[in-house]
Amino acid sequence: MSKVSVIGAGSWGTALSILLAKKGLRVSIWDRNDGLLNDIKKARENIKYLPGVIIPQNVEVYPDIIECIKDTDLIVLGVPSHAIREICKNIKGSLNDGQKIVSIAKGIENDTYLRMSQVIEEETGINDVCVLSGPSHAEEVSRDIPTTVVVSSRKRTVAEYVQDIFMTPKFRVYTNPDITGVELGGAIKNIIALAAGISDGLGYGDNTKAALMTRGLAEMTRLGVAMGADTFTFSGLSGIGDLIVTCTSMHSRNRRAGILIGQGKSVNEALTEVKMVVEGVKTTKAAYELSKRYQVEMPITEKLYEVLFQDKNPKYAVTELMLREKTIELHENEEVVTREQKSWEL
Ligand SMILES: NC(=O)C1=CN([C@@H]2O[C@H](COP(=O)(O)OP(=O)(O)OC[C@H]3O[C@@H](n4cnc5c(N)ncnc54)[C@H](O)[C@@H]3O)[C@@H](O)[C@H]2O)C=CC1
Ligand SMILES: O=C(CO)COP(=O)(O)O
Repeated sequence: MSKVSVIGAGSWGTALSILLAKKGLRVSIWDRNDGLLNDIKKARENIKYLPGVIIPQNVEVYPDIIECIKDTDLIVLGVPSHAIREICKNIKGSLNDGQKIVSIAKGIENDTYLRMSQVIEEETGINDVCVLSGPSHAEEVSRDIPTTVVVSSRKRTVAEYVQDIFMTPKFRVYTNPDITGVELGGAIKNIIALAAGISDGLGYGDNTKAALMTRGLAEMTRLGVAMGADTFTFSGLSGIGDLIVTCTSMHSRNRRAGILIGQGKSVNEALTEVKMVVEGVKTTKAAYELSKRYQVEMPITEKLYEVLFQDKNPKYAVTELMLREKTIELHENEEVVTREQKSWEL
């Protein structure tokens, strides 16, 4: 039976520890916050991040990260994306031969623009890192609500190994070889979720949100394809699937932060109030800069960047989006444009 270590006892790391422990796997968990570990050990509950959910006895807490990963088959990296590199630096000298790593963080490293699997590979030298992504709020997974996700790795055997480890009757895991698309979908949907939250906070309606989600998906796909991803991945669980859940769920930290900003709070006030990690803020900066580098049109991302980093009034940002130059719907796809030109009745 595999032994798994989970690095980061936030909401997602804890929820997946519970899932694996319920399957009968031995799970070791580490966090930099000793208070969290004490609560898990003594109260069998993560009171800060996942209150009300019992944590099985076979989740063992380790205040020492090296002891936590020792003799485990799989390491799950569940810290926010800005912390992944530092964690890898700490553990790289203590990895066992054949030990696998799966990243569950959804972000793009600011400054380097690397995806999380690339950061992990760069730091540890492991070349078959796996990622797990998809519509999966910790609050629901930890309560056995049916959920589907996707795992990806450069190596099919590794993706299938991780698929088997996580699969349960309530947690269905698919594989997808397009690691670039899986990671970019998971990261960029947080930008659109922030925008959808702002729209809700401004008091706009379902029409506005549907527009943001649809045009947001076009932006995700455009940047993803420019960076080497497969278009079809964005119609899958780690693309539109995660976009739907994050833009509509009250569990979403990104959407909740957006609602507060739309209601008039500053970005810092919103982040403080949400308390948990809101990855979309840093990802907006990275994606905005990437859109310039790849010369990809990302108007929603651009307006959100101005709201978050240049103090633009969110209402003006929406007006500016609505007043953009008129165009045809699928203008980015040359094949579709040619087909459409031929199908108009003259
Ligand atoms: N919460 C969810 O439902 C889901 C979250 N994710 C992703 O999982 C990642 C973690 O998110 P959550 O668990 O929600 O975060 P969280 O805010 O619930 O917890 C973050 C955890 O990371 C630790 N941490 C923060 N900064 C750190 C640092 N510099 N070094 C070491 N540890 C640090 C904190 O002590 C805390 O335990 C994010 O990338 C998020 O997008 C993905 C899918 C679902
Ligand atoms: O990625 C997630 C669900 O799939 C979590 O999204 P939030 O960080 O917005 O809560």
